[in-house]
Amino acid sequence: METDSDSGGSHISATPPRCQNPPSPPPPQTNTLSSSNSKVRVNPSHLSETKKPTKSKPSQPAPPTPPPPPSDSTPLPTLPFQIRRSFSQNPSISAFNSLETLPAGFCSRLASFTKIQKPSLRFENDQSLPTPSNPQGINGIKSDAFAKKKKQINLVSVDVPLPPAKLRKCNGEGNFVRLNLNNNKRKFANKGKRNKSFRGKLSYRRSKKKLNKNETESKGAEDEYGLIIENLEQNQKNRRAAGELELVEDAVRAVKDEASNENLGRLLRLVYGYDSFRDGQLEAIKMVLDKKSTMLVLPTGAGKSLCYQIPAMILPGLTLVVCPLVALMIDQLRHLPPVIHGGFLSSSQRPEEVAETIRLIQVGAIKVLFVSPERFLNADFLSIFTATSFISLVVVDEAHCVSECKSESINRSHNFRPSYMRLRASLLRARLNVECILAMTATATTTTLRDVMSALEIPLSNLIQKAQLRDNLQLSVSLSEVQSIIIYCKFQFETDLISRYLCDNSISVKSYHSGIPAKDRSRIQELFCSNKIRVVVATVAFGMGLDKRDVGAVIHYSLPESLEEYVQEIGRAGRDGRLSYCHLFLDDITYFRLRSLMYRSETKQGQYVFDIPTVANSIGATTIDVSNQLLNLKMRGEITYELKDPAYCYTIVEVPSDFCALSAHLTKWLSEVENCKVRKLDRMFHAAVFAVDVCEKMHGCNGSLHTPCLQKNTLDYFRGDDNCDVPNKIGQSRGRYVQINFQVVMEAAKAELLNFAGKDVL
Ligand SMILES: Nc1ncnc2c1ncn2[C@@H]1O[C@H](COP(=O)(O)OP(=O)(O)OP(=O)(O)O)[C@@H](O)[C@H]1O
Repeated sequence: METDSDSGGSHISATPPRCQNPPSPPPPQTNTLSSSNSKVRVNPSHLSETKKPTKSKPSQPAPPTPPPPPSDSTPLPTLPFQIRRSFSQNPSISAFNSLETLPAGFCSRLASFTKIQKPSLRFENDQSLPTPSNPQGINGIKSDAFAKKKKQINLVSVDVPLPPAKLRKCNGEGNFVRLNLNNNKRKFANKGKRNKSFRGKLSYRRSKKKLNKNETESKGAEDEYGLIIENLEQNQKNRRAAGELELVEDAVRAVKDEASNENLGRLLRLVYGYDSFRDGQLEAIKMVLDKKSTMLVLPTGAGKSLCYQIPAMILPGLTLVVCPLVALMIDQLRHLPPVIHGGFLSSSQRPEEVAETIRLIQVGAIKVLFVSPERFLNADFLSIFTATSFISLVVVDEAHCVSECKSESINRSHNFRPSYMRLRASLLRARLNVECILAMTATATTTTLRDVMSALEIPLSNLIQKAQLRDNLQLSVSLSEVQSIIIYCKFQFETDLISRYLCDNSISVKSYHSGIPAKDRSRIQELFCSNKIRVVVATVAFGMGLDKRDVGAVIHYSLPESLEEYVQEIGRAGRDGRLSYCHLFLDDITYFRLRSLMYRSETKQGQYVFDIPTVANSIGATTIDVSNQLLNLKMRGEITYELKDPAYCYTIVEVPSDFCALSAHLTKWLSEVENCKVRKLDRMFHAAVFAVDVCEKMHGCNGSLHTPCLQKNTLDYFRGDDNCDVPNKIGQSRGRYVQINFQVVMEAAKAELLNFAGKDVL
């Protein structure tokens, strides 16, 4: 629900709308069905703002005339609700972006590609690249770099075209350390200077200071002296960097010759500075280098990224990484080692940014490309890969989303992306000629794993699975009142409440939830990462992809909705390997509240969520008309809205003869989804209740410390058969209504409503 998806803040629905009665056949002009994913969230609050008297700004020029509805409003037939951008000024890229939606709060950001400045490893097979002998390259893309080529500092490859920009040495955050999505020039500028030639500049400044104090006749000499120091230091650094990169290039060559433990270990030390591989890493890397599709299940923070980064250095073509969130893509880009050039494609980029990224892919200047699963709906995206810019490896991050197992993917609502279900080995092979797929997840049940492996055609023997919980997390549960820092809450108002409380007690804290504008959220994350604030009080919206190594405690103020969510969230702690604390406050109230909310789900604090096709059907308009009207209102600043994931919206070309059966089938499916979510919540609750009430004497747990029993319960759950056997009744009753089956209550309530209101109302 509170996800920052590739569609620029498109929110993922928790529960698709339930159709209790078979709907009447749709009007012929709009014979469209949709799942919840075709929804729009509209926030009409701006409407009232725009109606305020204009006298407050009398001298301001009239606002620009709102553009007319896009004339190019013919959507792809499978996506009837999509709003397309107008690309008339740049027809060359319009096709590529035909699936781009306009997210709410869409803002232009600096291009990722502008920062691809460093040389990468030499990729000998990339004949498409321009070379000194063939400055045009196979693709005919001319590189100015070769025209005035001279030996560049840090330069490992002479085959990759480099923009004329000055090369900077990496400061440890990877190629994209300067990727500035918020146009925050100051931050990156300072960061770079401090980490690069800080000492040199300091000595220069010092000499300047002296200059002011002392006689002016020494000015020239001091000035020169400072500059000399700076140049010397810079030269030393450059020489060191060039030497290091040569070593890396050697190590890469050695692994290409023989992917032995020794050679891979050497590469690890050189590129990452780590002494040894962690459990599962070496095995996974070797499998991938052997071009064997692999399913990798390692705990959060165990180092899964490295398992595709190292192969990316070795394999000849591109490594395509499918990520569910833009934030995650950016985080992973930032953590790429400097020798690997990365890029990403997302709907939040400007058309020219997208076009430039594609150009860089085609000249082989990008080695690892991050994309959202929605990209695979776009035929133009699939067509950018050619014999020369080919894909060696597809990495599916958060691979549990690929599972068709509704319980798994839908329960983890922040990850649920119907588009993931398009990711099938058949598609990747047929359209992208992909030989090897690496699927990675931290949390997946046995059923889910089976599902994912079957969809991606990964043989069962190619499963690498380690314990899904790290043993440096101390798990505890108590019934204590809130006394200190609390991080994860279920509801937005709770985050505000608790952060106010902490703030009143002089703790540096910020709350974080999807109701906070995206820009402020990034800022809060930055402040947290740079230790400017100590506590973040957040909903599930926070933490995905967060790799702050020194998070020492994750505390759940509210019960997570599932063990998957619990494991993901506690996985933010202790990534530096130190003992860290994960405490859960168990309260029945949240549990019952969540449980009942799972049967209701569409309204959310001042925002309306609806299906475009449903609305269109009900007013007798086409989905395109409704979409265009929404766009118009948005352009006029009267509403803001967010489009949800566009997948799984379809047009009925032939009305099925048994329409009622179809409807009943869908209703059943949606009802299963609801039940599944409830079962997952029950399982989480059960684990916590067990810890509090039962385990103390049996499992060596002590007081509120319940690491052994929570670990056991969690691991049993993941190893079990997708928790389908979870009873609706909780064994350890802790609440007045815990024995009541909510579904029965719902049915009874509906029957009452029908009696009361008369059937014609519904
Ligand atoms: N062999 C290693 N030795 C020491 N640290 C490592 C090693 N491999 C990875 N790391 C570090 O562990 C941290 C977590 O790695 P990474 O982000 O790849 O984890 P992950 O498994 O992808 O986690 P998540 O599922 O939460 O995204 C990173 O800081 C990474 O640099």
